Amino acid sequence: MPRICLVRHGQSRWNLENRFTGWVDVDLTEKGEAEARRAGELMKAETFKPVRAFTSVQTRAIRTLNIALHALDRLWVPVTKDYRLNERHYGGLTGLDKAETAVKHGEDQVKIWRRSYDTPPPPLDDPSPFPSLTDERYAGIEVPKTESLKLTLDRVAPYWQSTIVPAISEGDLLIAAHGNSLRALVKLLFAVGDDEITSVEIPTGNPLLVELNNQMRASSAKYLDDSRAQALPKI
Ligand SMILES: O=C(O)[C@H](O)COP(=O)(O)O
Repeated sequence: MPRICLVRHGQSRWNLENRFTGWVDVDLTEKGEAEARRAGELMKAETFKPVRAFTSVQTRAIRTLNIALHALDRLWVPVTKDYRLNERHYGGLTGLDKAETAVKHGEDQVKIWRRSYDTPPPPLDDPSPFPSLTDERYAGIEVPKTESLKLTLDRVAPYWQSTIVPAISEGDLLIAAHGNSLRALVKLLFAVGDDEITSVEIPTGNPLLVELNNQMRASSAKYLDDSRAQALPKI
């Protein structure tokens, strides 16, 4: 059966500072690097041998992928980077402290912005105060001003179909991405309903090993680090 591993990047500097990050390009912390190494070691212990890897154009995911591939002794495999695996764009919340935002707007409103399927956060001001949101890596792309999970899935799903699915017959595939781009992919692969997806959380640096059936839907799944696993949607 075809196998893929989904790995959310290790802890980033803004994960540590509890700030909404989205498309801002922050690096891993030392703890995040250690999580990425552990992710690679766990995949190795599972004899998961990626023949190709896919990631976003954001440093925290790219470095997680490289560190994990190094631990797997497979830094040589072809890697494809694409903005369609980026974190969802956090709009006007970008850069704000998550706890302070909950105090200002209320827990319920912030939960809707963070976890609802189709309510995007307010749009980001134009021009953006964060250069990495609009720099040359996005040349020719219409950079969003905000994204809901639904809008994130609208870019992740075509990428999955056009670029990742055709590689599935080659062997194990590794995807290193972000909390919400992976929630979008989980929604697709596990056929999760719009309401149920609100409770799906993806831990940092914990490989989610998924076996796929002929319809490219999950037929079995498990986190490789049991001690840091989150509940998975029903298959
Ligand atoms: O972009 C971010 O802030 C995080 O990577 C994901 O944040 P969330 O858990 O608040 O959606």
